[in-house]
Amino acid sequence: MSLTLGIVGLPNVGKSTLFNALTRNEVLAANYPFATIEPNVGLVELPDPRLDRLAEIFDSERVLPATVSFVDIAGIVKGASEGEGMGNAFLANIREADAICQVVRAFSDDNVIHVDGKVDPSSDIEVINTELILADLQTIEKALPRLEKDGRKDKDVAAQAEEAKKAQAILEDGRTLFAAAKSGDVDLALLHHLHLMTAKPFLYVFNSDEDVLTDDAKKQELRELVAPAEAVFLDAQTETELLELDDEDAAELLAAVGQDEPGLQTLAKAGFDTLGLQTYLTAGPKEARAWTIRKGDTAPKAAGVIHSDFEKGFIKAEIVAFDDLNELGSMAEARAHGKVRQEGKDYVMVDGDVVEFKTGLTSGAKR
Ligand SMILES: Nc1ncnc2c1ncn2[C@@H]1O[C@H](COP(=O)(O)OP(=O)(O)OP(=O)(O)O)[C@@H](O)[C@H]1O
Ligand SMILES: [Mg+2]
Repeated sequence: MSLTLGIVGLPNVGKSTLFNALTRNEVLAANYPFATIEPNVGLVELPDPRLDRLAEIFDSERVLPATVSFVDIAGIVKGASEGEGMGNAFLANIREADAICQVVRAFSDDNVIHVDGKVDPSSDIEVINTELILADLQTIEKALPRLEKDGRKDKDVAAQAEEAKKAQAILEDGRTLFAAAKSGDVDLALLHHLHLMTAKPFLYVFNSDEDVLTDDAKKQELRELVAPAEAVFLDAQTETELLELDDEDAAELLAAVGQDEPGLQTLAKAGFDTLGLQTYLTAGPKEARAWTIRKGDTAPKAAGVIHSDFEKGFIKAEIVAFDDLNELGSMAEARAHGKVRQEGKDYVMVDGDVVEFKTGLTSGAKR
C-alpha cells in the first residue's frame, strides 16, 4: 500500500534536513524487493519489536518491517495560493499526498534565518494553514454553482452542495476541515470529490532544539496548538547525526537531548497512524513480516495485500494474537491452548494478528 505524507512548511524550517535524514534511511531499507522509490520519496521503517520475537519463534531468516513514505514538497510562503513562491505547483503536489506533514520551526538559532524574522510556531502554522484554506475556498467557490444547479435534479448532489457550503463557512472561519470533521462539524465523505487539502489528515513535526525537547510544558503548549492533529517533536539536525552513529552512541546522543527513541521512528509511527494504516504479521522460516492495511480492513482485503489472488480465492484466515503467541512460545502451544482461531471473510483485522491465509488458489501465506 503506497500512501504518502506530503512534507510542507515555511522555507528554511528544516524540511530538507528532515527529509535527508528520512532518505538516508531509505538506503538502509533498500532490501525491499517491491519498493520502487521516486527520488523525492523518503521511506522510513515502522519500528516493530514484535517482528524480532516472531523471527525467534519461527526461526525466520529475515525480518521485513512495514514502511511509511514521505514526499518532499516545496516550501510554502504567504500568498502561495495566489501564485507567490512556487505558487500553484505546490498545490498539485499536496493534492496527491494522502496526508499532510507540516514541519514547524521550534529551534532558536540566530544563524538560521526565519523568513518572517522570528521563531513563532503559532504564526508559522497560521501562514501555512491560511494558504491551504484559501486554496480550498477557491476550489469550493468554483464547484458550488455546478453543485447547486445539478442539486436541483439530484438529491445526492444537493447533499454535497449543502456540505460544501458548510465547509465554506468553516474555512472562512479560519479552521481546517480535518479539525472540523474531528469535532463532527462536517462530513468529509460528502466532500471527497472536491479533493480539498485541509480535509486531509494533518500531522505536525516541531523541529526543535534541546531546550524545547526537554521542556514538557512547552511541548504541551505546542501539542494543544495543533490538536486534534498529532504532534511529533524532534531535532532534524540531531536525527541526521544519529544515522552516522552505532546504537550505543546514538542512544547516548538521544538521551542528551531528552529523547528515548529516534525522532524518525516516532515520526514513522505517527505518520502511519495519521494515514489510517495498521499492520498484521506473518511468519515462517523465510521471513517474519509486517503487512500494511487500512484500519478496518477485513481478512480477504488483508490477504489481497500479499497477492490479489489471495483476496479472490480467500477461504479463511488462521489467526493467533501476537500476545498469546509471545506468551506461549510456539504455534503448537498456541493451538494446544485453543488460541489459534479460524476467521471468515467478514472478520475485521486487529493490530497484532499473526496470520496464515487459506485460499482456494494456492496454499496461503506462510513464508
Ligand atoms: N533542529 C535544528 N537546529 C538547528 N538548525 C537546524 C535544525 N534543523 C535544521 N537546521 C538548519 O536550518 C537551515 C535550514 O534547513 P533546511 O535547508 O533543511 O530548511 P528547508 O525547510 O528545507 O528550507 P527550504 O524551504 O528553503 O528548502 C539549515 O542550515 C539547517 O542546518
Ligand atoms: Mg529545502
